[in-house]
Amino acid sequence: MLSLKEVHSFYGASHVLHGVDLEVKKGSVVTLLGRNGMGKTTTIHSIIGFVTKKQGEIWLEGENIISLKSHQIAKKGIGIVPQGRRIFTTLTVRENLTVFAEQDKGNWDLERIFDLFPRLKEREKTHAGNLSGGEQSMLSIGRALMRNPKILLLDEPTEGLSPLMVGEVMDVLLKLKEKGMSMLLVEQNIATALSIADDVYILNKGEVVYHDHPNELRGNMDIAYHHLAIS
Ligand SMILES: Nc1ncnc2c1ncn2[C@@H]1O[C@H](COP(=O)(O)OP(=O)(O)OP(=O)(O)O)[C@@H](O)[C@H]1O
Repeated sequence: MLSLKEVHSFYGASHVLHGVDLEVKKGSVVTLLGRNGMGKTTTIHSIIGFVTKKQGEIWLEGENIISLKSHQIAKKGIGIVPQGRRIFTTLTVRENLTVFAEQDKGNWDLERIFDLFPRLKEREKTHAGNLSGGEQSMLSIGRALMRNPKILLLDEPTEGLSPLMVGEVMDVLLKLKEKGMSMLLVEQNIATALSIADDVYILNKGEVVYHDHPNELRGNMDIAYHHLAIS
């Protein structure tokens, strides 16, 4: 579905990604772990074209999209749930979901979104700025789905949420996985990442320093300790 080959990314003279290789197979969930500032968001932003100075190859369903502009990439079916949610706080839940929707393009519509997120249905007419953090995260995921993506890139959707809300958001992501959605999930929390991943990558200073099946990482937590500084 999506693969990065030897991707280097730069902010001006600052060389941030150093030859990242990463693959998301169709219908699989890949989690990208790493401490703050290691290049996770830069990886996502390189895929969607927000970072323009880059080298290497980024393949989406057989097409190298690395030279395309962000608006062209968006049309190729990559959905983004950005860090910090970036919902429109002055619009209602319904307006957030419908404002950029591409309902003619596929299966997702308001009814299906509200089936997946009954909380959003209950708060349909509420201004998004009045939602809880967990509800805002759900809204950000719902908004991305309304564009009927082939693959979802999620940048720390559970950041700052209570454990209860983390569980609710992860339940939704597991349901999406069951429906066959391909996902690249950036996470800081290793337990959350391992609960859904088919494949785990760890980034350190813009390089992939670990890639394996989550069970291997579970059985080798000193690697996690070394690269993620957890105890
Ligand atoms: N717009 C920018 N201009 C210059 N440097 C940047 C920019 N955005 C990020 N960086 C730098 O690039 C490096 C990687 O940052 P990035 O945001 O990708 O890390 P991250 O792993 O997503 O961290 P976090 O979890 O804190 O978001 C950091 O050193 C950061 O300071």
